[in-house]
Formats: sequence, C-alpha cells, structure tokens
Amino acid sequence: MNPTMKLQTQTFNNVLPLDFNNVPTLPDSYVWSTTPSESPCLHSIDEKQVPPFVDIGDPIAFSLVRDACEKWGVFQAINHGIPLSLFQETEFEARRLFSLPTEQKQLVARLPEGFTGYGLVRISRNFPKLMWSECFGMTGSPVEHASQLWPQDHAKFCEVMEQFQVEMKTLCEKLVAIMLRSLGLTNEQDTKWFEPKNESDRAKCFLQLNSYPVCPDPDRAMGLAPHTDSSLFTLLYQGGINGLQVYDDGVGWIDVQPVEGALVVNVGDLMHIVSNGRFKSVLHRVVVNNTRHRISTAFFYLPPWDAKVSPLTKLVEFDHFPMYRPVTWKEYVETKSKDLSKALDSIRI
Ligand SMILES: C=C1C[C@]23C[C@H]1CC[C@H]2[C@@]12CCC[C@@](C)(C(=O)O1)[C@H]2[C@@H]3C(=O)O
Ligand SMILES: O=C(O)CCC(=O)C(=O)O
Ligand SMILES: [Fe+2]
Repeated sequence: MNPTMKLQTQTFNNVLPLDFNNVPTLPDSYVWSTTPSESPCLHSIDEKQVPPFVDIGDPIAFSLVRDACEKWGVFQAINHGIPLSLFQETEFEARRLFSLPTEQKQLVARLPEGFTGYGLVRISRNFPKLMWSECFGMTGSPVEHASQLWPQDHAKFCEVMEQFQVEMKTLCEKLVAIMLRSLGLTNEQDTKWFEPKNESDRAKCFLQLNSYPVCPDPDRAMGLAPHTDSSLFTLLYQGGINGLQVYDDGVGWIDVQPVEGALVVNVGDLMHIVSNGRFKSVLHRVVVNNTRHRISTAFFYLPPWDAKVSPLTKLVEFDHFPMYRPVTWKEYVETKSKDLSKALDSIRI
C-alpha cells in the first residue's frame, strides 16, 4: 500500500493515526502545503477590522446583528445570559475526556458516516493532509459513550453536557428570532423550526467538543482547515486561547480574540440560503500553537432533519428571484461531504 492510500484509509475509518502527546516532530502527513504561516493573519488593532461585539440584550440588537451578518457572517454575542461557570465546567469536562489514553477514546470512535463519538473532524476526509485536532460529538445525552469511557464515573460529564445543551438551545432560539426578524420575517410557514407547532418540527442541535493539542511545529500544521459551517448558525465558546480566524475578502485572515464569557456566532450555509444570500456564511479556520492545549465547544443549530430550507418568501418577493432551491439539511450535508466548495453552487438557481 502506498503512503497516500494508507492515509486515506485511516482518515476514512476515522482512526486517529497518532497519540498527540508523544510526537517530537510534525509527521509529514500533518504538513500542509498552504500553511497558516503562508497565508498569515492580520493582527488588527482597528476595531472596524475585527468582527463586532453585539449586546444581544439591547433592543437595537436586531440591526447590529443584521449589519454583522451581512458584512462579516460572524459576531461576538455578549450579555447572552449563560453563566461563565457553565462554560468553565464544560471546558473542564472536555479536558477530562481528551486527556484519556488514546486507546480508551477509540472505544467510542465515531462511525465513518456518523455524527456522534470521538475522532477526526468530519471534513478530514475532504483534505489530503491531517489536521492537528480531535473531537467528540453528541446530540442530547452522551451517556452511551460516556459510560464506556468512565464506567463508574460519567454522571458529572453527562450532567454538564446536558445542561450546556439546554441553555445553548434556548439561546439559539432567541438568536434565530433576532436574525429572522432582522430580515423582516412575516410568513411563519417559511420557518417551522422557528415557532414549532409540535416536537418533530423543532430545530435540532449538535454539540461538538474540539481539542487542539500542543503542536511541535504550529507554522506548518493546521488545527482545522478553512471551512464554512453547514448549520443555520453555530455558537462557539473558545475558552481563553487564540486560534480561531475568519476570512475577510480583501483583508485576509483575522484573529477572533477570545473574550471571557463572549460567544462567537458564526453564520452557516443554511442561514445564507434562508436570507437569500444576504447573510454571509463565514469562512473560518483554526491555527495551533506550541505552548497551550486549546479546547473549544461548537454548538450547531440546525433545522429539523426533514425540513425543506429555502429563501424567505418575503425576501424572494423583494428580490424577484430565489437564489437557491429548497434543500433539506440531510441532503445538503451529504452533498457537502462529497465536495465542500461545490455544495452551495449545486443548489443555486
Ligand atoms: C451538525 C453538523 C455540522 C457538521 C456536520 C454535522 C456534525 C459535525 C459538524 C462539523 C463540526 C466541525 C466542522 C464541520 C465542517 C465538520 O466537519 O463537522 C462541521 C459540519 C458542518 O457544519 O458541515
Ligand atoms: O475551535 C474553533 O474555534 C472553531 C471550531 C469550528 O469551526 C467548528 O467546530 O466548526
Ligand atoms: Fe466551524
């Protein structure tokens, strides 16, 4: 078997090829040809050149959210009501999980086509090189996996993760209302998940814990390759360690500074579709460092699995044309897993 084939097989099987703790030099399979150091990041001190902060408790949040989603596709939400202690507990439990021995984490490996469990980030299969990261995904209770990881001692992990999802989901419902009203939503048939009449119409959520271990050669490695999220939007808690960067046309990569208690809100592809192209789904990536083990938690807000997502009627009337045809989340994620860059184009009218 040649080395490339071996790499692809490993990636496809979602088996982490190495134990990040015992690697003195970066293996070739982790060396990217376009590295963060070749497309460096702007360390801006001008506040107009970084994604804005929005106080979402403020009555004028609507218009600030609209401006941020149109110009950037990302903002940092403050005054969102989730206590800092819940983020800290979630990060603590995530560190406890990722510090387990590799063989133990492999017991709960995500299936190649699955969403939950431990392994490489799903988009790994779309890139020839490996990323310097590992992740653990869940939706609802993680007890099935957690009881395999810690047969005696999983109650706290489950309790924290469940509580975190409940609070984040409530916040997502508040944020989607702000976003849709900022787009002038009038026809609720358009968005059943927004004000659901029954449980099956309700939006879905997915929580992913991300771990970026200390890297021996961060300039040549990639924590998470450039991508847009498929979600309606994603709430990201990045702890206290830098790493997240967003791409701004004409400027390049920009650091999204972690600020205690602030939550990064990334517009995803499905919200771009709903807004008939007004809101931008932001291209982002994660760079790694050689001193600190970074943990982030990403909470994806998604329409119900079978719901057709399409541009809002009101916007289509105004624009005289829908930019995208209706698509279910399932269909969209399947298309995207074949080719990340072509998914949006493939549903464009
Ligand atoms: C709920 C989601 C959103 C997914 C797919 C599915 C489960 C895992 C999510 C992520 C998380 C990491 C980046 C991403 C690009 C990936 O590879 O897996 C995301 C992807 C998407 O936004 O497309
Ligand atoms: O770790 C981060 O800051 C970003 C993670 C991310 O983009 C994702 O999980 O989709
Ligand atoms: Fe992302």
